[in-house]
Amino acid sequence: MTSTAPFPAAAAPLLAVHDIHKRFGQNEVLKGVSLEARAGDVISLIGSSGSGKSTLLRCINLLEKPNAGRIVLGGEELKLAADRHGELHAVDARQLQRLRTRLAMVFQHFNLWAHMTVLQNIIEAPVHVLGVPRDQAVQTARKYLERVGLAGVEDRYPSHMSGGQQQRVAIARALAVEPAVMLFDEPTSALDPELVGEVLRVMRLLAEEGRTMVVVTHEMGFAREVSSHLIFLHKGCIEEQGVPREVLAAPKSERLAQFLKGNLK
Ligand SMILES: Nc1ncnc2c1ncn2[C@@H]1O[C@H](COP(=O)(O)OP(=O)(O)OP(=O)(O)O)[C@@H](O)[C@H]1O
Repeated sequence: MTSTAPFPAAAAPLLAVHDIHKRFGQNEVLKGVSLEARAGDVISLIGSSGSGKSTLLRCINLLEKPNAGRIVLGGEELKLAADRHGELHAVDARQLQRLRTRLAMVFQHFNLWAHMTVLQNIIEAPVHVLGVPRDQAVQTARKYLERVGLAGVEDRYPSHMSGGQQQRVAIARALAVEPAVMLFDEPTSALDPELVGEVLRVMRLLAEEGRTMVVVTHEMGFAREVSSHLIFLHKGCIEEQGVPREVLAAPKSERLAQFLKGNLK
């Protein structure tokens, strides 16, 4: 009997971002950037200051409104329409909210609510956005606090914790919405050097668990050792990309070579 099953296609991307353009006034910051993340991919975005890395990440979850482009998450395209300024905004508020909870973001400056305890910070979105029963949200919060090495801190306030601990709480908060893809915007840049390692260790653990992550980073060790794909942005364009060890060992682009030597402005 012959099988009618189609030849298995490569796994569809979990996140596909097509041809994103973004300008601030006359400053064209993104000039048509595309990326795809499949389940388990860890993509590191590197590049000089001002190359557009954070803006790209913020366009993916519409914290910044792109001027052009498409965003597809789990096969569902975000419905966008241009406003009178030529910026794309979400047409369907519920779809946008769904996208944002499936794309959890970890920020450089943690963005924890100072007036809430660690536990309240973590259960806020699951309870109030996703409608998860409080008991269940608390259980999930405890599970992820343990995962980031912070069991037992749930009643503390962020201001009483180190930057590394606060960032790990922020990661637990992102995990608590059970996102499809995690976006990290320079998660260690605001930390004292001695606190960077504890956050990178948690991120490595998440990568080993098979989580799908897009990470803006200046940590070249992380980019080389942990990520599965590296993208080098230069002045709003992808200048080079590929398997991190290969790209970093033998950059094809002279600009990437200069960047790696610390000479690219
Ligand atoms: N809200 C904004 N309004 C105006 N210009 C902005 C805004 N956000 C970013 N820019 C500009 O866009 C450019 C890209 O900024 P972006 O923060 O994306 O760069 P980056 O690659 O993440 O840099 P860094 O590594 O320093 O964080 C910069 O010239 C920046 O000044």
